[in-house]
Amino acid sequence: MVGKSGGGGGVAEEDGAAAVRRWVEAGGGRLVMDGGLATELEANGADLNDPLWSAKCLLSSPHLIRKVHLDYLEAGANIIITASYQATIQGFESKGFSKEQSEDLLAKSVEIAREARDMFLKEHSDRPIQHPILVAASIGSYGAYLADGSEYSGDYGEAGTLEFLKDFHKRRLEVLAEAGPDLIAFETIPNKLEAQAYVELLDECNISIPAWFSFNSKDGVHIVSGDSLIECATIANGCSKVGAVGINCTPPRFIHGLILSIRKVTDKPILIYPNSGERYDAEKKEWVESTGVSDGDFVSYVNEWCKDGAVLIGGCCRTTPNTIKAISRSLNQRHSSLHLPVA
Ligand SMILES: C[S+](C)CC[C@H](N)C(=O)O
Ligand SMILES: N[C@@H](CCS)C(=O)O
Ligand SMILES: [Zn+2]
Repeated sequence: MVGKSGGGGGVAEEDGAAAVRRWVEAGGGRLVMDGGLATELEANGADLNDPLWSAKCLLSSPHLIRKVHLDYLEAGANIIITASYQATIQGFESKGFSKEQSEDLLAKSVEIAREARDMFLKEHSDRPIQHPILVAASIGSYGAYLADGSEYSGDYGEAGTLEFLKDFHKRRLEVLAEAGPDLIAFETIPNKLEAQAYVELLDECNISIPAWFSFNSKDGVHIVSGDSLIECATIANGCSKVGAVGINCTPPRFIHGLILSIRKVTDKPILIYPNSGERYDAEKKEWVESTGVSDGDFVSYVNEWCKDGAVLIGGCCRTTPNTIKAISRSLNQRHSSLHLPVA
């Protein structure tokens, strides 16, 4: 069985959704997720114009990753997502690292997030935090590794076979699970084949940590490859290790309809962490400003998403600790029983 239980987990024999529901309940009915990690690293001065994107900071500036995790925790996040989105053994090896060094770098992403959590809990030890603070180990898609924005097309050409994708992700999943996160975050999943590969790996690798599956969409109906969201959510629903299903890195205006589609095929907890609505220029590795929404507009959607049934809510690319502070406040007003880490 791969994975240690953490964050009050003890989920070895527990269904993933039951574990997530228990955490949600302990959080007062909703959990706040963090915001964009990579884009906030950039806002703190990191240059991510590199095939490793945010994973470059595992080499050059781990202190910055820790700082951004802490900023999100101080903003009210219950869940922080590790800097492993674009960290892969293959990506590190192509920079000249050995397999062992590459695996250590993957594990380091979880260690940094766990350290940030420990620091945060220590900092608040005079008024101990009562709600869950969880570390989710990010697994970005094969398209993310390609570093050309392919996670927004889901078109993998000849590499698009189930066995190829399973082989690509297998060891990475095992190493991240062994590093002791509370959750595995399969994020920005662009096509059905990759969702199927993840489900098979969770079973074949005997992963004991609850996972979430989060898809992305650019038309508000399908996921980015054109595959049916309903079919993808059905695949996630069929796996007992999947604790939550949702949408990330998608413009806020599309979320309402997407939640309703997911709801049709699963009772698992729903998670939502949209991006700011801006467009990514994969060639320049830059965001094209102008089409995005303000923090206030972003938060005005939160009530609707809650009514639709989302219980884990945060932000993805180009959202910031301010966005998360605003979400946290808004959820706190909605649910007065929710304990917040910051006043
Ligand atoms: C979610 S996208 C903005 C991540 C970055 C992309 N894989 C790239 O390397 O350009
Ligand atoms: N967790 C990743 C997702 C990128 S789409 C990040 O926030 O950088
Ligand atoms: Zn994103």
